[in-house]
Amino acid sequence: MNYPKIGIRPVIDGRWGGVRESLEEQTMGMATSAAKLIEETLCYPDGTPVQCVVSNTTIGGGAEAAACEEQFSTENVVATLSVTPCWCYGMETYDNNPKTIKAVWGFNGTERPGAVYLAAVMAAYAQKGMPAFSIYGHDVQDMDDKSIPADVAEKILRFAKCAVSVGWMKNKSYVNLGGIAMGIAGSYCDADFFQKYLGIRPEWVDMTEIVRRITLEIYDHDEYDKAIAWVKANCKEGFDVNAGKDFPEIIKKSKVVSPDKDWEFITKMTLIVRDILFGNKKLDEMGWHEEALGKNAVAGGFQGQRNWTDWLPNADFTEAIMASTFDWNGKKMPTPFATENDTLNGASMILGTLVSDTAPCFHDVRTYWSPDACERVTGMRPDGVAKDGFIHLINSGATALDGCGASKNENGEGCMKPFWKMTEADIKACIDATDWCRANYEYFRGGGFSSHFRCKAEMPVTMLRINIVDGIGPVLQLAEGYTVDLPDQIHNTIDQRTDKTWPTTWFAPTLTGKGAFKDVYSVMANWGANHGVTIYGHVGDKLITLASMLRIPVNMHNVSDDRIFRPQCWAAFGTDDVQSADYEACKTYGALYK
Ligand SMILES: C[C@H](O)[C@@H](O)[C@@H](O)C(=O)CO
Ligand SMILES: [Mn+2]
Repeated sequence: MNYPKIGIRPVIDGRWGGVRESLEEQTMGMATSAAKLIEETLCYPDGTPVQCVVSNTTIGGGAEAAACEEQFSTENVVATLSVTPCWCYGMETYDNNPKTIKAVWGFNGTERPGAVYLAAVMAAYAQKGMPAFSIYGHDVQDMDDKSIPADVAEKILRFAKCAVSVGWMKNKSYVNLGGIAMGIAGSYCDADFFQKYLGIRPEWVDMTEIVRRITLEIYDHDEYDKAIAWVKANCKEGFDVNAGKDFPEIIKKSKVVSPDKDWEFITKMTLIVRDILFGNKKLDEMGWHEEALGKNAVAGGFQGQRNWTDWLPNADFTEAIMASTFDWNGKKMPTPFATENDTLNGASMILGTLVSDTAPCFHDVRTYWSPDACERVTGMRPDGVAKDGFIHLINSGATALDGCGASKNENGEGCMKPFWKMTEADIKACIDATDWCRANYEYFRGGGFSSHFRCKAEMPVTMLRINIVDGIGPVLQLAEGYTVDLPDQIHNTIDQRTDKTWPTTWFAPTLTGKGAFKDVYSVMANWGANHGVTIYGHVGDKLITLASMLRIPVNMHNVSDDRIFRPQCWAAFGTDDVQSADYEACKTYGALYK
């Protein structure tokens, strides 16, 4: 795979005869240390360390800038980081490629005017309509100080992580299995949004393709044997909400797969969905050459409700295991995979996973519980992070099993990890924390199973959602906060009132006392759709940086100003009202792939 790379451009004062020679070592040294920092710290979603390409020479003028561009042109360089300790010639040395995402690190030292070039080249980028990120250390460094200060490192890493995230999505597909689910607006896949903002090719595959492949046995039979054995050993059956119910005739006659065959059907469906998205060489050996290719997917979604689930076993297992960091083969890269074909939640899953390296959890933003209502209904008042109220996040299907919070970090606290850090104990803990309840026949006439867990950890998480607003286009909202390990008395009482066969997460957004974060009620009241996605960590700052690269304005967030890092020219759109400036800048520059 030609991974999306960061091109490092050491820029220098082109004057030979003393100036340039005196700067060559320091300038190239900044480039190689920036590359080392990135390559040693960051990974792609598949766990491979992020790759950099350093210019063969320092860049003192247009000829060397062109040579560097030529060198980068075959390396899938999606972003460039120019670095310099000195004055250089802005328009002669800047990255003139309109397609790359740009940043410049100007050394904060005073022996040579590195910051002056930084400002000059920012002006150049602004004048030429190519937004660039400005990186300048807070404290002066001595000329012989080869270290990268923490604040500079943080910005370099944030820039690089978000830029390779953009590159990771480029030219990949989003595969819609089926069509619109229950009139959910996000299910109406907006092809222009995916193509122009994310560089993603949306594709559609009818759900009958799954039936065709099951019927014609187009899947890896050896893998199936392994998967079904794992399912039988690890997917313990949970509460059967259908037990004892006398369902009306239309329900009884709608289930065409015998309940004792559900897991076999579901396991085959899971293999087939994965093959549709990513292909499978084994199918080539079986003579199914086109099916073997897959769709070069980065993500996908499944309609499920209602046409499929009205007669066939549901895909909650498929959706959950795709989104998780493990399956029957052990730890693996999570795949953002939306239930109800909510493509905007699917896109949110992509962005969330890309910036956090953790599995995406798909939720209905279901109920706001005020402290008073909680006390009235459960007899207990919430405290701790939930003292101001909490939001019930729950949806059948596509919640990564990691969302149970059973994985443990080095302090023994519940967390969600990058898949490459998952241990056997973490995987077992997530499996043990989840049971599989027979799908509620009232909702899912075709039966199947739903993943069921209670998130019993207090974890830092970020909830996000991309919405499309007519007249504006895509907007991003996000809320940093915590999952809540509610007392049994509260959890059990509420759980019994809701869909107790689905995965539950209690969420307490961090309040700021202002606007949408005035109180927990306002967070829910301002949420733009029925769905949201949570990923591990307070990564709202990374999402804001990524959104600015994609030119998606952020309409709601609770990230402090000092953590916001956008292209420097956003300031030209206003520094008093930063949110309006973001909207104006995104509108002015337009979609990344317009
Ligand atoms: C009740 C519906 O069938 C569920 O799909 C509903 O809870 C939703 O998830 C709607 O987003
Ligand atoms: Mn839903």
